[in-house]
Amino acid sequence: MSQQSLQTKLVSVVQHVDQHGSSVPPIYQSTTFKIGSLEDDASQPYDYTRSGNPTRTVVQHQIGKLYDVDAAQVLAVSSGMTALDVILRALVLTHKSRVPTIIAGDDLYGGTQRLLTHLESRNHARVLHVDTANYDAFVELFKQQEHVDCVLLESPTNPLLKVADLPRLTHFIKSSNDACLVAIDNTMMSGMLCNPLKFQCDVVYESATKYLNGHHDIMAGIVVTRTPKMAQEIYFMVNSTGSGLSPFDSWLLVRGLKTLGVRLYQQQHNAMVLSHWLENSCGFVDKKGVKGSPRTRFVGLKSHPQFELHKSFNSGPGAVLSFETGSYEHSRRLVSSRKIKIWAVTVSFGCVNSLISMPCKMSHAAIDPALRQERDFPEDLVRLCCGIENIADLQNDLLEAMIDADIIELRDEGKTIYNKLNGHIATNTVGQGKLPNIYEEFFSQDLVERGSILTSRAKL
Ligand SMILES: Cc1ncc(COP(=O)(O)O)c(C=O)c1O
Ligand SMILES: N[C@@H](CCSC[C@H](N)C(=O)O)C(=O)O
Repeated sequence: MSQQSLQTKLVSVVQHVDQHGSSVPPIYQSTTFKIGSLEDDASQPYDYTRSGNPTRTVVQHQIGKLYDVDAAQVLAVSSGMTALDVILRALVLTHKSRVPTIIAGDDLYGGTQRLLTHLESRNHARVLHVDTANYDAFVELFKQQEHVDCVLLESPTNPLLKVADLPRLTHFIKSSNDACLVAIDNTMMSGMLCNPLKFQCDVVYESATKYLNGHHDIMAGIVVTRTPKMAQEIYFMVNSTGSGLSPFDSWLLVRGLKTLGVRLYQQQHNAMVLSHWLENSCGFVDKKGVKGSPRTRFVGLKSHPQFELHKSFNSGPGAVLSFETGSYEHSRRLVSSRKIKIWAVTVSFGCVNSLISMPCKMSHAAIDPALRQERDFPEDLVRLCCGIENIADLQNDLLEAMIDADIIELRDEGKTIYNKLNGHIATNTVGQGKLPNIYEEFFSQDLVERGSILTSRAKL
């Protein structure tokens, strides 16, 4: 029998026993569970929802499928930041004799940077930052330290889309010092596109608020560990502090996971079309006029300096891209344009709705402006998080807003786009990136002959 694919596994939820045989698992919206016998309370799986809840158990099983591990290695918690918090408190900030050292990237999500800066300022940890996309720089910094207790990696980074060679870095760290905890924030890829446990990292976490749920109606985090023992240590924190995911949010997450495959397929399709359009048609070329510089940053573009590296250990580019307009003022005008109707101006990503934002003012505002400048974080960066809408509608909406923001101008009855910031003229291809016609795709000789349409669709 062939192995079922992830899309199939996540649609079915068999891990619940219900007296009525309900097809969808019930929500156990109960704080307490009756004790069967005072003598035998150890065999009772649930007593109090802070400690455990059947609906949370179901979602933990589904996440186990996503990462190909036993549910005993999974914890569902109340947000992505909670996930990082419980990992650090259970596995890193526990040294009695010294302040632990953490090495992290230099393009971290703003909230992660804020937590690490706080820990450092209270002397709970020594935190060093390095460009984790630069393997040699990382190795040099690592070797200079007497002890490194934890390495926190994120790839591709949010929002600069820098790629860290996760398999190579993990191999180096674990072979240099097996006791050093390698933790990976996998939010930008989700378990559907990357499974870092396959290359021996210790713990993976995700903000399930993003792709896993996909509808922006819950906050959630997941933690997946290499061993059940690590999960038990983290569980101690979850139970002691009450950071487990609520029953209703667990239920919504189970539902969201069922459509993760199709959502990601469409979101990535939209991101591919848009990034190519931005780079090639809108003339987002570098200051010397050379096409292919990462002014449009997306790991699905061949011009991305780490395109091949990313492809080597991920099965898709995700749906987050960013670009620079060339000036803060133009980006501000673009994001505040009243012409934007479909793109919602909000933080976050991974949702079925497309989102546009300026990270320096929104998601990454928690990072000190001086630090952003030190790290070459462009203040004019615009981040796009593609949803599942029709791609031609998304392109048209963005085009209207770009014209309104005075970034580009349409000439020759809309046939060419003139980029007012760098003078590049390109052909307007808006509307040409529509989803392939399903009939044409299906009846194309090639696919019918090879019978491969299903396989090609299944590949994300
Ligand atoms: C890469 C990344 N990691 C972690 C988080 C934190 O997740 P949450 O908002 O669910 O706490 C976010 C966003 O908030 C993020 O973008
Ligand atoms: N005000 C929030 C900002 C959340 S940003 C959410 C998401 N990770 C993103 O990148 O958009 C905060 O202070 O954390």
